[in-house]
Amino acid sequence: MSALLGIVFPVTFTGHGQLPAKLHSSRRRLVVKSSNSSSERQILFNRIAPVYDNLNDLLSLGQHRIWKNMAVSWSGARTGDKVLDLCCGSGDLAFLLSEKVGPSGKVMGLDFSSEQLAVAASRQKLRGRSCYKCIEWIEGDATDLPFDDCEFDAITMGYGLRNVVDRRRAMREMYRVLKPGCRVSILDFNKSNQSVTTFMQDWMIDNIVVPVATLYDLAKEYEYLKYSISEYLTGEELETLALEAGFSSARHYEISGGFMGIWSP
Ligand SMILES: C/C(=C\Cc1cc(O)c2ccccc2c1O)CCC[C@H](C)CCC[C@H](C)CCCC(C)C
Ligand SMILES: C[S@@+](CC[C@H](N)C(=O)[O-])C[C@H]1O[C@@H](n2cnc3c(N)ncnc32)[C@H](O)[C@@H]1O
Repeated sequence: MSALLGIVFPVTFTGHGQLPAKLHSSRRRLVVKSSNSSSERQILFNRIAPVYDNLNDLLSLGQHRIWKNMAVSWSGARTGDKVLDLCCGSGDLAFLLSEKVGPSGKVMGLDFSSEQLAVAASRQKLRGRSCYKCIEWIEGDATDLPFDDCEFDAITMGYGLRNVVDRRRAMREMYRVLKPGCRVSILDFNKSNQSVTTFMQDWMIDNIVVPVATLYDLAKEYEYLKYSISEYLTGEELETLALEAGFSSARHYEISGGFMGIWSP
């Protein structure tokens, strides 16, 4: 139900999974016409690319860098490894991975947003350490990876899986390209079973995140954040998803008061 000017309208969503794109008000009901496709998400992340890093720093009070460090440490990436950062965006985890594997290693950062990859490449140019030169940026889809079977010693995915439309296929692709006995480390928002946590998450997005994003004319893009968390999977469901994709085990842990989750198939 959606309240509008104090009047409650039943809101009807059409189609599978919705990215609220347009509100067509009629006399009695608001009908949200939208289709939440991969291409719409590609457009969304292209649009937010110029301010993405700065808003993450501002809105998480810099905490997201701690969470990303945890995810990369958890991946088990070591000197000389060949590793993959899926849905790499502007490259935060890829840069951290390159510090782990060093100049003798190799980091592949894959994303389907050309604008996010452009930011990643420009950040790379500004960094002098030799380890950063081992990063290669690839424009591609997490559900159809351009890599061989058993190619990687570790895989990370920061705030990516929740945004992938076909998560099952993405999990199967991760399983295919990962070497046996190696690890995937996935960081994202936690879809909590605790109503108070969900309330706090929603309140912060509604009352802090979206108002700040509105200053950059990105309200809709950050409203999607709340929707995407509501449509995400709980830790238990993510563990099941990994087992169904072929992984032998998976454990999900809540961090930062249950706002975020790190898990490893
Ligand atoms: C790095 C973070 C989010 C990345 C991110 C993921 C998405 O799926 C998006 C989709 C659409 C627009 C933007 C994003 C996006 O930025 C996490 C930190 C940044 C968040 C925007 C801040 C969220 C605040 C939390 C609800 C509460 C933080 C508590 C903390 C202890 C201060
Ligand atoms: C919230 S950003 C995360 C970026 C980065 N990993 C980080 O932690 O800041 C999500 C990224 O996933 C990418 N993405 C979403 N679906 C994808 C897909 N099917 N294939 C490749 N990239 C995808 C988006 O383009 C976006 O850059």
